[in-house]
Amino acid sequence: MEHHAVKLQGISKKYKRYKKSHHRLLEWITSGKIKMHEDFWALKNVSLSVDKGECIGIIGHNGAGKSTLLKLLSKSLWPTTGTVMAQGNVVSLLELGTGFHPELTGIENIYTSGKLLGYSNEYITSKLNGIIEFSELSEQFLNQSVKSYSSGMYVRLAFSLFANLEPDVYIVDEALSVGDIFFQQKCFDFLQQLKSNGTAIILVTHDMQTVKKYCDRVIIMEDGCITHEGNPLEMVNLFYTMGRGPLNEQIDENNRQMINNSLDEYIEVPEESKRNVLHAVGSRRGNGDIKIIGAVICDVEGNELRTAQTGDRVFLNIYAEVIKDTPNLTFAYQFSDRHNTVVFGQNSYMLDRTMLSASKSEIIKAEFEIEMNLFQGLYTVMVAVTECQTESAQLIYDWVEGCMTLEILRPIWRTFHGAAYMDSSFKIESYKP
Ligand SMILES: Nc1ncnc2c1ncn2[C@@H]1O[C@H](COP(=O)(O)OP(=O)(O)OP(=O)(O)O)[C@@H](O)[C@H]1O
Repeated sequence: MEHHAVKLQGISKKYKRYKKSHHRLLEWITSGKIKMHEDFWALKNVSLSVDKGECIGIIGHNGAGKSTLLKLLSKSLWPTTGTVMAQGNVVSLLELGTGFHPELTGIENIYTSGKLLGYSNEYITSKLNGIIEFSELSEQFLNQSVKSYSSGMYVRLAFSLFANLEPDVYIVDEALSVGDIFFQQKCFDFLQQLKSNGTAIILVTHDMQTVKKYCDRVIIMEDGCITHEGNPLEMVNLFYTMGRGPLNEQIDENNRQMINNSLDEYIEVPEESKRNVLHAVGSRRGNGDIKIIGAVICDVEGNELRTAQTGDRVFLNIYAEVIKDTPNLTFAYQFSDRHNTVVFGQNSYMLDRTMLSASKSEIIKAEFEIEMNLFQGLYTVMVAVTECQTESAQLIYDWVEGCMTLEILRPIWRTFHGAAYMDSSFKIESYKP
């Protein structure tokens, strides 16, 4: 347990499900002699550990068991079987709303909630200024009963309180998505700070950008079980492709395209594209059924580009060698910014809903034409060949991260703020009576 902040071992949780609400009463009156419920296992033998200073993301479709897992972690539910161990204070934004008393003021709630979490009056007083400052709530509101608060104000108070109490384990769920984006950003910055001080963070959200940006590790839950676990980018990509049913059911045979290998001309793989793949600085993975042998960004004449301007059209060419007959494949790319946040990603299936097939020893050239509507800055490029709608990591044929950089220069034709250029126009009208 030393370096683990949280450890769950063989956790299962059984709920009783009643078809009609009065069935519960009937069962109770007969002291359970008449069984009116069905057992439902919301969690099935789940084991998980979270290290100190680690941020773990939990993703899954509705009803997968995420909230149940969090409730067990925060001890607002008990497991049917298995053990939950946590080191130090565990606080949870899940309790948001249930923790506060509507008739009490913001300040009074800070004290009562803090005490419920096991902190002394003196400790809470020492943290009070920090809590108030972080919440940005005015004195007037802090002295009003919280029943007059909007949901955003509730979150402000709850987050500020919980964060300033310096918990050892911090559970954050969708509650944080309420309220304004600036406060959310401030909360996430604060979470980073907590994390670097050794707080373990467990984040449950449907927001995949948040997961990719803040989590060190991600687990996917399905039907009460942890089905996948791994690095955020991989898990999010995998999750996007899940829940669509088995691959075979989705394939529309009319949309299957055999990659045209009747070219007379030999496909020449440019030296610079080979060099980019060979010297890629990021990780590389895949089962090797298809091997990326070259990747290059170039202009319309085929000259390699290292810089471009916002709005330029560039060509991203990926060259691959088919090692084994492959019936379903897509080519993909992603641009990531300095923070390693994916700013844009696309694959050939998303573009034209066509399944590609390739046969052994083919050399393929896949070409994406891209309008580079990104803000100035340096971007890294990942290229990949995966099975269409990849269901698991093994179905990545080849995945090469950091094989190129593209610097977007300050646009001379138009200026803007933010990460991407969105075509917009402006109109103004006025009326003077
Ligand atoms: N008190 C309860 N009694 C009976 N079944 C319950 C109870 N609470 C949850 N469940 C069931 O357990 C399953 C898991 O629910 P849970 O709320 O943990 O899922 P979730 O992954 O958090 O979903 P969501 O993303 O929609 O919040 C669901 O099928 C849900 O209907």
